[in-house]
Amino acid sequence: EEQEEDVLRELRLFLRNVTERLSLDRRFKAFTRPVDIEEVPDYLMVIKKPMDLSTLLTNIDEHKYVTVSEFMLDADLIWQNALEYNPDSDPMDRHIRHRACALKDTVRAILRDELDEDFERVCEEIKESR
Ligand SMILES: COC(=O)N1C[C@@H]2C[C@@H]3O[C@]2(Cc2nccnc23)C1
Repeated sequence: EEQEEDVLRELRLFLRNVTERLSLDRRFKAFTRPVDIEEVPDYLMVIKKPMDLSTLLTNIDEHKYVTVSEFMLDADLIWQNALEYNPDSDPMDRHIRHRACALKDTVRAILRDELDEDFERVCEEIKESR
């Protein structure tokens, strides 16, 4: 009903705000756009579910997420993929893994500080009812 659409509209506003703040953080520049397959031809042989911050925003606008948990599954792909594709001890791999871990910790800290657990519970109820 209308109240449910109000809740989902508020969810999208919250998720857009979080995603845009991450995109503005210079540490996360490598995560803002899809990895360029022309530059990295083997990327899709290693990473089965590519994800990036611009794709998160598109998904939000396409109403893909009804709960924060669904959003988190995709947001977690960004840093998980970076750890998987860049496992070596060379400085470049270590650099992007450090930023991937910073992304993981930053997303969790934002949600711990800014997401009301009652709000997420209402979103989960809407999801179960559909
Ligand atoms: C989230 O970003 C990444 O996982 N990567 C991995 C790729 C390997 C390395 O860095 C990336 C882009 C790139 N392009 C050209 C040459 N080498 C690289 C970014």
